[in-house]
Amino acid sequence: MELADDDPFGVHNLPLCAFGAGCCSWVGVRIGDRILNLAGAEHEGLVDAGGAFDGEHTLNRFLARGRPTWTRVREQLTELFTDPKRRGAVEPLLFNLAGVRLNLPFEVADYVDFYSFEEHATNLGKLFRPGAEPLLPNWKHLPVGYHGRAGTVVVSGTDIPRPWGQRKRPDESAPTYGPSERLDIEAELGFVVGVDSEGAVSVDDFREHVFGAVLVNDWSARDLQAWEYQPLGPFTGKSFRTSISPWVVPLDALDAAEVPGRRQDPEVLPYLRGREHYGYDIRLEVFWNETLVARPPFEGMYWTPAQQLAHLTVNGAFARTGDLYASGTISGAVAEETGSFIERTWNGAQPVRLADGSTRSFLLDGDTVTISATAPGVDGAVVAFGEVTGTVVKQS
Ligand SMILES: O=C(O)/C=C/C(=O)CC(=O)CC(=O)O
Ligand SMILES: [Ca+2]
Ligand SMILES: [Mg+2]
Repeated sequence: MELADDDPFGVHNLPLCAFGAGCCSWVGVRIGDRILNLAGAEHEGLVDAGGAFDGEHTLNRFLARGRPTWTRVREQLTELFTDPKRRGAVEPLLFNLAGVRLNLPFEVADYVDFYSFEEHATNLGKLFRPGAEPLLPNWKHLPVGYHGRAGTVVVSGTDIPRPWGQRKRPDESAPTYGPSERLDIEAELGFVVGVDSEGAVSVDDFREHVFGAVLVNDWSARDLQAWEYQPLGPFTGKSFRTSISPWVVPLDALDAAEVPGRRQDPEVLPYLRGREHYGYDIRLEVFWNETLVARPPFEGMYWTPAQQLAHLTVNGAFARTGDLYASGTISGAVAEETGSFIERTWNGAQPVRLADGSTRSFLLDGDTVTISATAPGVDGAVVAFGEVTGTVVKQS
């Protein structure tokens, strides 16, 4: 197994996935450009997950096992991939990435989407509610969010049919029905719950419940959204599809990426406080038909993932294995750091120029959007998240 020292999918990363070849599918772990079949590895006695991989097509059973199992398996894999004497045992269980299908890595239980980047919330406030105070009075007291549609979360590479629905153009007095004319993206990170809870999860218990993170593209039809969203929030404008990356990067791979959380003023209520307050230095890149159009910085997140989980369960709601909660659109202070095209082009007023010379405000049929991300790993290594990609197709 050849692996360059600076491979962003080296032993410091070890993202998990679900994959298939021919009629079969398994769960696996990525190492370099290959995937180790985890059920096979457990059969051969190379790892011990207590049978959580056996016959499984998604990661859910393993995710439910919790931190002691996650840690043990990670240690066993690290040993396995670094010991040259065990190469002979590992090789037969490896698949080349190029020869497999990457499936949805886990069965999504509930899907929640937050709104936790101050720059994004301020920008959208200005664009959706011109003349009003962009940040509503609750925004700095709780992580605002909504429940999305778990059943339409799809894996990277899945085509995105342009949604149809009701929209009312500014110059029209009544709504019309038709294809969205303002199809957009939202570049986000999603956190994956492994261990369920009977009710409230404290900020300090975040790592006992959350296994890792995926990249998310929360496709958004701005015209449908603008007409339907008040007073109950996003609905058909966002529920048609949400794409996630095939790799679940363990929180354990992100230790070196931890950074102090943003200062929160006013002070938050006690249930949103923990012993520590940290975020992650993760840098995203957004490509529109292969042109790099933005680099959203995750570091600027106002509400941390631990606070988001505490808030989403504070009322006694259970957390369940497979719950996915997304960070909210990641946007920094300048246009080149925004994670949506409505911000990047300021509602179409400042179109972006792509490498082929064409310009864009919103997505056209045939356009492909790819979001990738990296984070610092231990000893100068880089942790890659891979990518989440999707192509907009005309709805037939
Ligand atoms: O402010 C609004 O009315 C709309 C906000 C969004 O569309 C953003 C959203 O879905 C949450 C996020 O990704 O930050
Ligand atoms: Ca969103
Ligand atoms: Mg969406």
